[in-house]
Amino acid sequence: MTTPAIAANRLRKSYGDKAVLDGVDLTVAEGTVFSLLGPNGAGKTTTVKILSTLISPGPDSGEIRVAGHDLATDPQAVRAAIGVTGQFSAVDGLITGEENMLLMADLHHLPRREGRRVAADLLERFDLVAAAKKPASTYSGGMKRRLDIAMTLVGDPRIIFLDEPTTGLDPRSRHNMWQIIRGLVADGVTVFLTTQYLEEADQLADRIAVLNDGGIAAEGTAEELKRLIPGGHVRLRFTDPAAYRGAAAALGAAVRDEEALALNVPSDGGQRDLHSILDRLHAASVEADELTVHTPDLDDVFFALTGGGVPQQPQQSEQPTEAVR
Ligand SMILES: Nc1ncnc2c1ncn2[C@@H]1O[C@H](COP(=O)(O)OP(=O)(O)OP(=O)(O)O)[C@@H](O)[C@H]1O
Repeated sequence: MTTPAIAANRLRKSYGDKAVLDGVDLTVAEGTVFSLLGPNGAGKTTTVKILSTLISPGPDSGEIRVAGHDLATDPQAVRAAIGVTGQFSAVDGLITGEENMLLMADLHHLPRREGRRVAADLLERFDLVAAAKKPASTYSGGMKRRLDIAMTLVGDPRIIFLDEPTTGLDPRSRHNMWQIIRGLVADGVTVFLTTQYLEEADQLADRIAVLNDGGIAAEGTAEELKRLIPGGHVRLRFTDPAAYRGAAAALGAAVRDEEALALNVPSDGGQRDLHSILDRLHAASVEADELTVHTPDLDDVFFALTGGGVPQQPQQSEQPTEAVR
């Protein structure tokens, strides 16, 4: 098994007598996007700051390793392996985009020629060549974010922390940013993403953790999280009215849509449930023309997990990766 990009055990942090993080375990596989969600003030930025060595973890935290290095004993090695772009950009508005890039190259002690090459490559890759000689203060929000990420990449980090990278961007700029993030991951970079946009996590993240009340309320793929919430169903559509009636009789609990000749069968979309539905159809010798699985969206998951009523984990034991803690 390869070493995880991030392995944090019992992450704790308190401000005064308020425990913001109260024993959070996080494991992020290399080359994946991991998204941390949570309501305002849940501790997402605090987590990013600890993992990126900007603030120290609480003294009673367990071992925290980033890029294989122990955060407590080798923070320099961690810093060398990571890049961070926060909610407050590192871009200096008074100088040009190119000068910002060259400043970064200097900070990373790149030889002058190498620094120029890296800066030019990244400006090209992030579609900033035309604006490179203009002061960064004249850039749009999307351009500033692109420059910010380009600056982070000067040091060739293997792990990037993106703290709300698309907040305030219009939909097109947000989609551009998603493409950039996908490109980074395709190059093998690990991305630790915090976001307020659940669709963003849904689109990008391999795994999602929901932070609430100092702990991880649930963790899994977007699909696994959606299956934790009631409201999912399997929709069966028929063209033959007799088949529709036969199925309706066989599947007692289904909600009928007479007009569309469709049945909505409450289901978590898990394998066992689907088997049972198909077995009952088979036993009644009816065949659906179309079967679709509908799961709640991440908004439903977020509200359920952070609003008090944490749903029970579904009965299916064949989904061991799914966890409500
Ligand atoms: N330096 C500090 N001193 C005291 N309290 C702090 C400090 N930094 C953060 N906090 C508190 O810790 C809690 C977590 O803050 P944090 O910024 O990590 O939350 P967040 O999940 O990133 O929120 P948001 O979505 O609003 O950015 C908040 O209640 C915040 O007020």
